[in-house]
Amino acid sequence: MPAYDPSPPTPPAPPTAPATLTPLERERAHLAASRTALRAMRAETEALDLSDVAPNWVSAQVLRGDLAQRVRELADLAHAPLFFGRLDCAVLPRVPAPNATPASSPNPEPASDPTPGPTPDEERPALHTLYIGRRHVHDPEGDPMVIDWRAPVSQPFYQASKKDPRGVELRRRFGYTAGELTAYEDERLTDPGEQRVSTLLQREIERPRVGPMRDIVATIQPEQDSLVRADVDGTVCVQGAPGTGKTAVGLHRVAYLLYTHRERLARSGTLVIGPNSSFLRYIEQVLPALGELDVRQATVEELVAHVPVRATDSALAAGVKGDARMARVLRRAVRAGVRLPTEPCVVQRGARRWRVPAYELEEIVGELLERDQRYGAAREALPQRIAHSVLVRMEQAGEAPDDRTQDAVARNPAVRAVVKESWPTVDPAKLVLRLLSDAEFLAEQAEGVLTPEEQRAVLWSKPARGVRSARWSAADAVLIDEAHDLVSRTPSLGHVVLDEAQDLSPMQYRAVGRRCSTGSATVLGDLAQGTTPWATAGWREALAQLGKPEARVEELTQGFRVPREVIAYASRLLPAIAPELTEATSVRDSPGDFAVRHSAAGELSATVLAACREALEREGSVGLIAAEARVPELAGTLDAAGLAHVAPGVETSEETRLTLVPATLAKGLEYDHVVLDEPGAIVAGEPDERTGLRRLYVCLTRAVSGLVVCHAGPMPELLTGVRPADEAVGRQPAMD
Ligand SMILES: Nc1ncnc2c1ncn2[C@@H]1O[C@H](COP(=O)(O)OP(=O)(O)OP(=O)(O)O)[C@@H](O)[C@H]1O
Repeated sequence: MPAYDPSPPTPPAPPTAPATLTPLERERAHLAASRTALRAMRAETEALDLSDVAPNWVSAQVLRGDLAQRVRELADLAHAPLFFGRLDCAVLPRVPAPNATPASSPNPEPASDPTPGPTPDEERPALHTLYIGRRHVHDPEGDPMVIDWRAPVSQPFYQASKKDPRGVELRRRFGYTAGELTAYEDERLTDPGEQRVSTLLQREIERPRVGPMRDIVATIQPEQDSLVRADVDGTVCVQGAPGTGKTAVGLHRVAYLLYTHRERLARSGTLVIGPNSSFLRYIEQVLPALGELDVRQATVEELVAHVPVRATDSALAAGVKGDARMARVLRRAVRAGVRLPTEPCVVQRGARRWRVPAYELEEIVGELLERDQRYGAAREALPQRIAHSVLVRMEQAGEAPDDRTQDAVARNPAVRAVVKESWPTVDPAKLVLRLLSDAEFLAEQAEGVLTPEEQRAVLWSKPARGVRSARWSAADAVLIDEAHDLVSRTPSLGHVVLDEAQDLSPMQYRAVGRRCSTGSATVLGDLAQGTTPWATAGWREALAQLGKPEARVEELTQGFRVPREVIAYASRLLPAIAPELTEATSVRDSPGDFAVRHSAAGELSATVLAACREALEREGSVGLIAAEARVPELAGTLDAAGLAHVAPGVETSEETRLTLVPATLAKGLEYDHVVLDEPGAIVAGEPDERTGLRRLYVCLTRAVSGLVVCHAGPMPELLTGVRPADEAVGRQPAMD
């Protein structure tokens, strides 16, 4: 039995597989048959007649929408093979089912004939054969031909090992070339002697990267799988070095949760939060490739876009505005307009007048103030509470008022006047505008919370005239969001994935936290990559701000992106930027090409240009990363040399494989070959050295195959050291 069959593609076999076929041909036959079955499933869905099913026009429209969605989900994507793995099990793997009904049968009964796929040992036909793929496919009788990777029964594909085979005798991985099934590789879990590193897995990890991020569904690793399948009710925080698959894990987790808790999450919604729109464009195709078309993606700025952002804060002002203490200031400010009534409320009903004395009104308002209730909800409760007092008096006088009387009293002009006076409406944006413009008001609300210096830092030098004309900053928008939530509760989604979380301010964590207050979150980040002045120092505190103090924190340390030599070089910065973190290991076989090139002052751009040209001679994407201030000059150099380039977030093509990336946008992205321009300028582009070195760490860890660092100025001290800075330090300085 061949373990690896790299034979060239042959035309797909017919759906039924004669016994004379080779194992690879049989697998191709199963692929062809599965495709036919998928087409039939799609045709069946398209042919459904809804005219008699829906009771009215609206329901028919909804059903039609659902069906159109289902048809889209059943598309056979040319670039995504229908299945990528196979399990042969003596007994079907029993995995405790999560507490919801999956979208499709998780534990299929074995087909009466255990083929269509071949069994590895023909004399042992009793094995159950499961093909694992991106979606469930069944034959016309309803028997599964491909099992969704998210079904519990598929889990052993990711988790079974020789130590713990989980009933699996054989795991087979398939290799595809240009959409054709061209190879497979077997792992016998019951054979303790067999030791093999998966070539297909390695090939997938090493493959050149072009275009947007792809899914990793065929090669999810056991520690990643445990995170992907973690229970929906718990929040998970993943600390991971660059390239350890945090983003990949987060996206696959959404797909898994949607499959396992489809109804619940379809109702409540899911959201992926990323650092900027170019990052979101980079990852936007992963979930649709996994069949999930309805997951919203946004930046934190988009979530809190109550006002247009037109200004940038100083680091000091942004730091204070992002501090969790601002929540206390706002809470006070929202309630600052509440006045204890000093006059009685007299309600006229027919010939009678009912009087609620001032001390009783005061008690009601005082009680509402003490309650942990939204300001708006308390404002709605106030007239009802006053009406209740009136009703008690009516009953004492022998009347028999009902709920309708209470509602009518609550709407009485005298009651409304008390509410207006004692509990005025609050407009969140106007409130924040007043806080930032009116020194006296701010001083009252921030007394004992912010120092006078901090108050001065947040006050606008020129008070704004109105909400529309104010020059709001990103941090101001978060304050307005907090004020909104103090007035009326922000609706919670079912699950939120928060990527690059380390850069959020405490107030931003709170903004995200209220969007999953009754749901759960997956928090992904790397403390060493925090580049904001308020970057997260520790996960416990951040999770508390998010409202999930009980979340479990896990660490990923196996790097899938960055070659060994490159990650070792970048990790030299760790003692200065995050001494508590462990260095990542690289699972990549290839050591990577790595070089540091020194050039004379005035010749740096020419050196960079040469490095870009060399990189473009190779396969895959090329990223030229530089400090913001250097980008215009480099763009000019590339243009003058006729080297086509795009900005991050713009899709590359065969003709344009070069992206010119400002260092501030490099986070989360990756390129096959990275040319890094002047590290010293990248460090100097940030307000302080630690942030600068962290920014540099992010930039140094974007490379998949090769990194060339070009500099004319001095290198950061931690990166000099043993070897001369202008020496090629790669094992194979092939780009030099
Ligand atoms: N199990 C895996 N199999 C194959 N490739 C993987 C696997 N896990 C991660 N990768 C790949 O490694 C690269 C890095 O993954 P990802 O971007 O998710 O890492 P990250 O931890 O979010 O990195 P960063 O900290 O830089 O944002 C991606 O190309 C991803 O597809």
